[in-house]
Order: sequence, then structure tokens, then C-alpha cells
Amino acid sequence: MQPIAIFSIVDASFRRSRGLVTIATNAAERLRPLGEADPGREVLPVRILQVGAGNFLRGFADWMVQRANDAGVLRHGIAVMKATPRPELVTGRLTEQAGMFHVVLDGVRDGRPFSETTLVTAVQSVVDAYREWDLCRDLMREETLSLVISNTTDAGIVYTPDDLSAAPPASFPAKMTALLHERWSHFAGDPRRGLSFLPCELIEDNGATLRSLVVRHAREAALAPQFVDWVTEHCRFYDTIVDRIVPGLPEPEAAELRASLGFDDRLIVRGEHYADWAIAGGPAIRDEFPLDRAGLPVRFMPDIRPYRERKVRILNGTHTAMAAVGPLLGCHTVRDAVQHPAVGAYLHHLLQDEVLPSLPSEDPEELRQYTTAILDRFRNPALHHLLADIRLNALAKWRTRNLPVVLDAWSQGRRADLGIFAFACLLTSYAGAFGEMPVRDDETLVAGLRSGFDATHPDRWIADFIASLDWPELSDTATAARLTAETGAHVRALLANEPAHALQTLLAGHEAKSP
Ligand SMILES: NC(=O)c1ccc[n+]([C@@H]2O[C@H](COP(=O)([O-])OP(=O)(O)OC[C@H]3O[C@@H](n4cnc5c(N)ncnc54)[C@H](O)[C@@H]3O)[C@@H](O)[C@H]2O)c1
Ligand SMILES: O=P(O)(O)OC[C@@H](O)[C@@H](O)[C@H](O)[C@H](O)CO
Repeated sequence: MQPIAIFSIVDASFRRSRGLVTIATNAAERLRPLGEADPGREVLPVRILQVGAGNFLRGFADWMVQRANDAGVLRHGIAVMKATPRPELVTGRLTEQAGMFHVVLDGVRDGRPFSETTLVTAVQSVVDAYREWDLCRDLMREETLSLVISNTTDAGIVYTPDDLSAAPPASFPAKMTALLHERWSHFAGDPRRGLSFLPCELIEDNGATLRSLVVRHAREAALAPQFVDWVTEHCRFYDTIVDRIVPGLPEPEAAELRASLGFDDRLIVRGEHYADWAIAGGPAIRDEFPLDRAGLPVRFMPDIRPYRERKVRILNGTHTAMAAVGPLLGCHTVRDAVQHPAVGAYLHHLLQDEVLPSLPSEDPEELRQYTTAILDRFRNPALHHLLADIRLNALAKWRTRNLPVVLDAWSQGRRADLGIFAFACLLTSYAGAFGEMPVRDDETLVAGLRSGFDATHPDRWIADFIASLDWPELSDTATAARLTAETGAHVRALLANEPAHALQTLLAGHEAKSP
């Protein structure tokens, strides 16, 4: 077995070592503070496997681990695994930068601009599942390893038939199954070597779903029943819900930040100061990963489902709606949308009249304050959160974040015109009704929308599109018919007038009906 190699700034040569790391020889130069001495970086035991190294994990989980390490609460090194086959700059840069990068948190505190910068040095190694699968397997033989943190987007925790003997298996759950099997074999089923999974994907029951997929892959591959028992009894899969807005950082702004920091850091991530990590677990995970004891915003609780639902419906659902409606009225960023007179009013009514009534709460005032705080976060002057980025895969997001609000409203005898208006905006703009806008969504669905589009007879087009959706929520004929009819009405209004006019008319009618 190859030993795990680590980045160390103390090792100024950053030579390629025998183990997990490919290290650029000039990494120390690239990250050294201009004119300052080598900070003398500590070598940490690798306790965390991190799957993915996107903006969010860097600005949230890595930031938390770093803060807890700095506070002396943890001494955790992170091994990052690149788990997608496509070429990607981030992990390459991470290797070049010896695993280090800056997290800049910007916002307003006590009415004044507030900014805080953290240099993350916790990442000790980077492995590529597609080029270095053997090294990923070696990592599983490390005694110190105890946690797996992932963010593979909403598309990562899914079942597809897979080959566990491939190098690597294709899907994230199948990769985890193969790696866990390696660990189980190496440690001869030792119960103490089970791992704790903290998935950050925003899907419902993320931990439980990942566990069920690992067990399914193990059974389908006819792995030993003792392995399945070890997974279910000695590995722990926690449901978690994460919250921190971490938009991508476009190059002109990134260059400014690099200049102001004095580091040639190509992986700077910028986000808001607010953060919340709710983990469905008790004393065991809290003792294993006591981030809260370092003053970090992490909560351990028996059931996170209510928190997840309100966060996804209020924050992410509002993001999805504004990303559908805002660009049609000239808004480019989240702040543009909340500050736009008509779009802002639309979002206010969407939240007050459709989203909040869909969320049962013992403390409505607390829920209102939570909502107000989210709208304030959307106004953060330091962040330029592009609606175009949030529109990525917006059809699936509307389905998981907005459609449940619509269906709850209907089942409670209320209307949900505003949520459906967002769907109509999405469909018409994807079809090209308002000129060419960049579309990054399910290619089959978008092709269907475009080929069938008929501005003069939109009803048939909408009916065909909704009938083509393989969404179990619409399997009931009456529900599908109602969504078709109501979306069709909004589409006709959008096509007959400018979107701004359609929105004004919708709001005027809505306000007239509101109590
Ligand atoms: N950025 C935020 O503000 C924020 C906040 C909370 C949650 N999230 C969630 O994070 C995700 C987006 O992350 P980001 O903003 O860091 O984007 P990003 O594009 O920077 O990173 C996405 C990461 O996911 C990895 N990935 C994608 N598909 C994968 C797969 N099938 N298997 C393994 N890895 C896979 C990519 O390699 C990359 O590392 C979304 O699902 C979002 O809901 C983002
Ligand atoms: O990242 P997405 O594309 O799934 O969703 C866009 C935003 O709604 C999301 O990233 C939020 O900023 C985040 O969930 C805040 O915690």
C-alpha cells in the first residue's frame, strides 16, 4: 500500500511524492504572501474524504474545518476526491496551490460593510477517481479516515446500474460502495473503521438515500452480506441541510480580490457570512465532528425535515422563481430582482401568500423573521449572484422547490398563481419567445419545448409538454389538467403582452383578491 502523502508548505520544494498528491513545484511561490515568510504549514492527519471541491464545499465545509482546526477544536486534514470524468480546473488548481485557497465572507454587520478572509490549509491531498482510482482505494485503508463530506449537486445521489469492479464505477453512490468495500475488506470488518457520511446535496433525506443506494449496489453486486451489515450497522449516514450563499466569482472580481489579498490564488471563493448546517444526529456525530464547539453555526438535532423544507421552499424556491421571472424584466442578479419594483412585489406576494401558508409552523412570527432575514441576505451588496447561474437546471429545481408549494396550496383549497407564473416564464423563455437567452437545462426537455413551440396556438404546445413530463406528482389526471390550464393562461398573457405588462396585470389581480 502506498502511504498517504500530504501537502506541506514546510516542504518548500513540494516535490511529487510517492503518494496521493501531484504537487506543482512552484506551489509555494504561487501562494506565498508577497514579501512575507513561509507560514510553516502544519501537517494534518487525513480524517475527511471530500467528494467534490466546488465553490460551495470550499466556502462552507472547508471553511468550517479550517476554523475548527484554527480554534484547536479539530485537527482534521481533508483529502479531496474529484469524482467526475470531465476535465475540471478546480482540482487541478487545488493541486497547483498545494491545497490552499482563500474564503472571503462579505456582508453587512450592524449596518456596516463587513468582510472576513480565511486561508484554508486543511486540504492535504487531491485524488482523481478517474486517473488515480488505486490511490482512492489506498485512502480507504487509512485508519485516521472517519468522515465523508460530499456535494455532488442534486444529480449526484441517484441510482443507475453500475459495475463496482470498474475503475471507477460511474455514479457517486457506486463509487462509495466500492470504496467502502475496500475499507471493510482491509480492516476485516472492524466496527471501529466504519465511516460517517455528511452529504451536503440539497435533496430530501440525503443521508438515508445515499445509504439505501450503497446497500442496493452492494446487494446487486452480490457482495458479502457481512459487508452490508457492516455498512448498515457501523457506517453512519446523516441527513443534513446546508445554507450559505456562495455565488461563483467572475474573473474581473476575482482578479481584484487577488490583488487586494496579495496572493495569486485562482480558487478564491466569496460568499456571505451567514451559514447554517443542520445535521440530523445526536451526541455521536457531535462528538466526532464538534464544529459547534468552535463557535461554528452547526446544529445537531433529531429531525431536520422541517428545517429542510422551509429552507428549500423559502430560499431556493424564491431563487428559482426570480431566476425564471427576473431576466424577462431585465434583472441580472438576485439583488436586481428583489429591488425591482414589480419583481420585488411579485416575490413578496409569492412568499407571503403561497410559500409561507404551505409551511406549518408553531411560531409564525419566527417564520416571518426567517423570511425577512433571507430577503435581507438577497440584498447583500457585496454579492453579485447571477440569475443566469441559478437558472441552471431550473426545470428540475422548479419541480422540487416550487411545485410542492403549488400542490399544497391546491390541496388546501388555495390558488398558487404566482408559483405557476414562474413556470410559464421558464417555458416561454426556453422556447425562445423573448429572444435568445442562454439555456442550460435538460436537453431533451428543452428540445421538446423548442420544436413544439407555436406562439399562436400555445395551449396545445403546453399540453403536449406537460404530458411529456415524467413527473410522478402529475400522474393524477386532474392535477396535470389543472397545471396545464393554469400554465396555459399565463403563457397566453406573456405572449400577448410584454412580460412586464403580464406581471403587472397578474399582481393587480392578485392584490385585488388578497385580504
Ligand atoms: N453555491 C451555493 O450557494 C450553494 C449553497 C448551498 C447548496 N448548494 C448546492 O451545491 C450544488 C452546487 O455546488 P457549487 O455551487 O459548489 O457548484 P460548483 O459547480 O462549483 O460545484 C459542483 C461540484 O459538484 C461536483 N459534481 C457534480 N456532479 C457530480 C457527480 N455526479 N458526482 C460527483 N461529483 C459531482 C463537481 O465536480 C463540482 O465539484 C448545488 O446542488 C446546490 O444546490 C450550493
Ligand atoms: O445551487 P443551486 O443551483 O442548486 O441553487 C441556487 C441557489 O438557490 C443556492 O445555491 C443557494 O444559494 C443556496 O442553497 C443557499 O444556501
